[in-house]
Amino acid sequence: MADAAGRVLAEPMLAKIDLPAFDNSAMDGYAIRRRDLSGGRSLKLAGKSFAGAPFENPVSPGCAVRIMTGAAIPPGADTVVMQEYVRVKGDRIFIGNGVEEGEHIRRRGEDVQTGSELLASGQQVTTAHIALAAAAGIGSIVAIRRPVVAVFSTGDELQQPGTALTAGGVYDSNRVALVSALRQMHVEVLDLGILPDDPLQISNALENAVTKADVIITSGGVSVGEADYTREVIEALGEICLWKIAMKPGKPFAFGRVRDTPLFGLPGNPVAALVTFYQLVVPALEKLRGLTPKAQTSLHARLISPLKKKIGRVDFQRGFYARNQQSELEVAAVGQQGSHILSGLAKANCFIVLPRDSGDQSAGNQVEITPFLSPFA
Ligand SMILES: Nc1nc2c(c(=O)[nH]1)N[C@H]1C(S)=C(S)[C@@H](COP(=O)(O)OP(=O)(O)OC[C@H]3O[C@@H](n4cnc5c(N)ncnc54)[C@H](O)[C@@H]3O)O[C@H]1N2
Ligand code: MOO
Repeated sequence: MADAAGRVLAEPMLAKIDLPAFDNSAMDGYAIRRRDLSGGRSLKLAGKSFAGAPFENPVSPGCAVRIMTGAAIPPGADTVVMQEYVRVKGDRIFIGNGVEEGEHIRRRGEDVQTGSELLASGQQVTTAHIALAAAAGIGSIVAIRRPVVAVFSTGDELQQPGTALTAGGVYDSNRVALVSALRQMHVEVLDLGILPDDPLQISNALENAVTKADVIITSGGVSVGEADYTREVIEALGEICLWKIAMKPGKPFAFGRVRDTPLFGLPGNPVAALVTFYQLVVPALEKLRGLTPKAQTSLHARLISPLKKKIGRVDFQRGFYARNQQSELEVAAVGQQGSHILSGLAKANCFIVLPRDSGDQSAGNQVEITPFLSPFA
């Protein structure tokens, strides 16, 4: 049941019991009949009610029952007096003034009623939902299966981070970033490692991936270079449904299928890989997880420095936004905007979204920004 966190409910979650299941004490003290205090401030101790060991008999007139937090209110008692307001002498207790009828009792069903809907189908389960489900008598949560997502990087130059870098080598930052993002998205990740620019090995990896995964994500090899084999292998095993998209970064993004398994072919450039993942893959995975993908929050902010922008693609420039002293939103691009400039992405907190047909932007222009959400935030 603890594993349900982050998964999406497949059916509504209904309470099996009232919560609390019985009237019980909110304090350590004494359960009394409030009206007995009108005849004097002294009552006789008749027994104890502990959590898990209730006092079963009715409380007789003029009597009190010692009670602990969470213990059942004995029949007939209507009020709990905190022990701090009580003096005990032998088997009698003396109660101060100011006791209100009904106080310190947590009523049966005041939190949740039997049969009520705790969470609707299609909602993502949180830690609080798991606590609520357990308290309301639910022993297992019926959630949608986590999609299995296979990931691999392609490129002869790629090396495992942390190893000694050889001449011309590049650390494989895309795969570890994608695995990290996917884990935050509550999918099951199948990490297939680094593959060389070798069509046969890429083909074998894809054939293997389709037997295990619901979705495949690759990085690299989707552009037009002589060692870019990913697309050709996909075509041989399935089809490319879409190749090239008018966004920057991310132009050579490919989408297709291998056998019947959808495949997202991310560009190798590190920023292009992560931006296409965020913009194009995350919503698809949310849908597969059973969620309705949420639109990104779109805000307007004033540019505090000019921007370069070529007409023809939608730019997702990496920006940093904040409110100024007048509480107006301001934004600036973070450093260079090349699709290899990872430090800019790491410093950014939003995208500056510039429409396809717009050109250079001057300082002072109002531009659209979309603050980063998980797994970027
Ligand atoms: N003549 C053209 N050349 C390129 C075009 C084009 O339209 N015409 N598009 C450029 C764009 S835009 C991008 S983005 C890249 C994408 O190319 P690929 O997807 O084929 O990626 P690679 O060539 O394999 O690598 C590009 C670049 O990224 C580095 N890389 C690759 N994988 C990783 C990884 N897992 N971790 C870190 N870095 C990685 C790789 O070393 C290269 O530097 O193509 C342009 N070229
Ligand atoms: O995706 Mo490329 O990185 O647009 O420059």
